[in-house]
Amino acid sequence: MSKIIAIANQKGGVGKTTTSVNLGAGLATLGKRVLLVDIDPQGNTTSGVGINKADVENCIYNILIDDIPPHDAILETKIDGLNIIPATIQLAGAEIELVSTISRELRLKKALGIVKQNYDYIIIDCPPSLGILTINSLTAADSVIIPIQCEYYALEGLSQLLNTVRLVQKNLNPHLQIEGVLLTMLDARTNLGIQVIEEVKKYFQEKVYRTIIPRNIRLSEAPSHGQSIITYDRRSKGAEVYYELAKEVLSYE
Ligand SMILES: Nc1ncnc2c1ncn2[C@@H]1O[C@H](COP(=O)(O)OP(=O)(O)OP(=O)(O)O)[C@@H](O)[C@H]1O
Ligand SMILES: [Mg+2]
Repeated sequence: MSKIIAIANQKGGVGKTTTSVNLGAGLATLGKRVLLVDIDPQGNTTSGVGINKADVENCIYNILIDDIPPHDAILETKIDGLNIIPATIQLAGAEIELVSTISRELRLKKALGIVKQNYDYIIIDCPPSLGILTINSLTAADSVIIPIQCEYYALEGLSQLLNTVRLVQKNLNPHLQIEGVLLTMLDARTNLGIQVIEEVKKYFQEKVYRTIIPRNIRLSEAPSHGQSIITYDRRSKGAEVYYELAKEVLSYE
């Protein structure tokens, strides 16, 4: 079985990249073949797995715009079984360049179709917008994971995201599903976090993952070392919860 999961929320800084890198690393450590796809011009997933963007020859931009074979952009990471299609700042131009391209919403789907069979999971880290790059991701994906930060205003903007999911289902990808809703950056010392959990559960019910990601300093340190939490500090709470999440995702296979 092979599954493509987009990690999406147009709200910035909610844990999309942290979840892409560490869920990907968790699944790979559990023996799955995983491809990360960085489709955010910020390229945080790319640097987060230790790739120097200055050394990248081909990135997701060249796949979307120049139609290069996806194999030519795939790189290995330090984790066995974890590959990546990187993003560089070059991708910032893609939103505008794609506007005049034929079947512009289908570019990523077409490319990932070529490599899908080589992987158990393909995880796409979306940018914080609902533009053409996120639309490409939702069109290519079997399902979407929505990370929600346990903070005030957590639910703000969600109806816009869900509306986009519905539009993609209607027009581009009828089989797109919501894989799950992930609560992130919980500060268990505050009542606010607990309130957000309750509110999100009321809204999404059984779609909310049992695993809740707490705030954990090691999770925020790992990217600056170009590492997933699993290689950076295997014994940390952050590593423990992302392993839990990987197992939970596998349990719904
Ligand atoms: N559970 C956590 N505990 C502590 N820090 C975290 C946690 N999750 C994420 N962070 C930190 O919060 C910041 C935002 O997280 P991240 O980059 O994963 O969000 P994002 O949704 O990908 O952001 P963007 O929308 O800019 O792409 C980062 O500095 C990250 O290291
Ligand atoms: Mg990000």
